[in-house]
Amino acid sequence: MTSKPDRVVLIGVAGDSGCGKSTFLRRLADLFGAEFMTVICLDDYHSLDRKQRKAAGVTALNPKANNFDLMYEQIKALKEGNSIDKPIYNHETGDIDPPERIDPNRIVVIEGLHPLYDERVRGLIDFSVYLDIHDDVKIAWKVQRDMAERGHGYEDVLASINARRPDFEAYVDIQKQYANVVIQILPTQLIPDDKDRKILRVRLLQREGIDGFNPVYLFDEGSTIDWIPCGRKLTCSYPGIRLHYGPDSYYGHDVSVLEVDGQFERLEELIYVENHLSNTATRYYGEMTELLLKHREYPGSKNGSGLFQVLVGLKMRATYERLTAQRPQVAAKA
Ligand SMILES: Nc1ncnc2c1ncn2[C@@H]1O[C@H](COP(=O)(O)OP(=O)(O)OP(=O)(O)O)[C@@H](O)[C@H]1O
Ligand SMILES: O=C(CO)[C@H](O)[C@H](O)COP(=O)(O)O
Repeated sequence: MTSKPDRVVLIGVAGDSGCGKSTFLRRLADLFGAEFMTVICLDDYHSLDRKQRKAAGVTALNPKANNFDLMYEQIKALKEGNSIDKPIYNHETGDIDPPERIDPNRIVVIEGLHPLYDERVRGLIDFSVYLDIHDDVKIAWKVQRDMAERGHGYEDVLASINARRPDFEAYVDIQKQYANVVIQILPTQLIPDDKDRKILRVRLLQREGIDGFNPVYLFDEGSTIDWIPCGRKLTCSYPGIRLHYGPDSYYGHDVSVLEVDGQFERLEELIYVENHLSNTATRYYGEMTELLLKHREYPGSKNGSGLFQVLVGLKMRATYERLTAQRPQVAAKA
């Protein structure tokens, strides 16, 4: 970061560990430019190290193991344009390491288990997303990653998810009611009793009535629409693709829901879907498809999760531009 920004825009990305936050952040860096975006992992505000948590019998998800006062003070300071000395939680050793200096940046992203838990921190956030992964999908992803990369067995992965569940439900899951948008990742409804979890049903819940945020819609704003786009312009293989759009209620709030069940065969053809979406906050025709094509190797690129991560990123960019009113400063890199 070279000079102090006039306005720090604060973005919250909430979700359990292994829910796709890193993938989402990589997509955001494309939109903002890595140098203009500083990511703070909220694990750094664990107040108890691994040994202390074990001794106290609490998990890292429990507020008792986190310093929300310090989190609030430091995030507020960054938002006001001041540097902070942020603690570091070391995942390799389980210790809390000496702090590091963090300077404010144009975009500060706070990501982790609790960005929306503390009312004071929540009040500082300009735009937030909660990544909500169905348990069956979470297990499938974690098994795939932890068995392949970390040498864990299936039973260990399952046991660790089960052990976290009570605190996850009490302290993490409850935050989704506060998010501007929620990306839900669910088992497909296109294959009866699917056990593979390779084909996913992904829903984007977009809160209505937020200043400056206009939900993305399909064909006709406010209508309820079911669309099977497979045919001449979109190649589909088994079990096909189904899109849905319509109004709903979520934790007592009005939301617009956009849903994709199934997998895209040829990413280039997404331009056909983009053509029928409105309020995408793209700068030019085809930008959404282009952003997806740029990283076709990212997990989820071929299903609704990649598509909705890109759409949420575009909405975050629009929020940045609205709040700073300096549109040309953040340019999507070609
Ligand atoms: N959209 C997706 N579709 C399929 N698999 C996915 C998707 N997103 C994430 N995954 C799987 O989940 C794993 C974890 O993703 P990622 O590293 O982005 O999550 P994370 O929330 O940052 O995790 P952690 O907090 O543990 O670092 C990936 O390696 C991949 O296997
Ligand atoms: O949920 C987590 C991160 O999102 C971790 O479980 C938490 O931060 C504790 O880390 P570790 O297991 O390395 O001690």
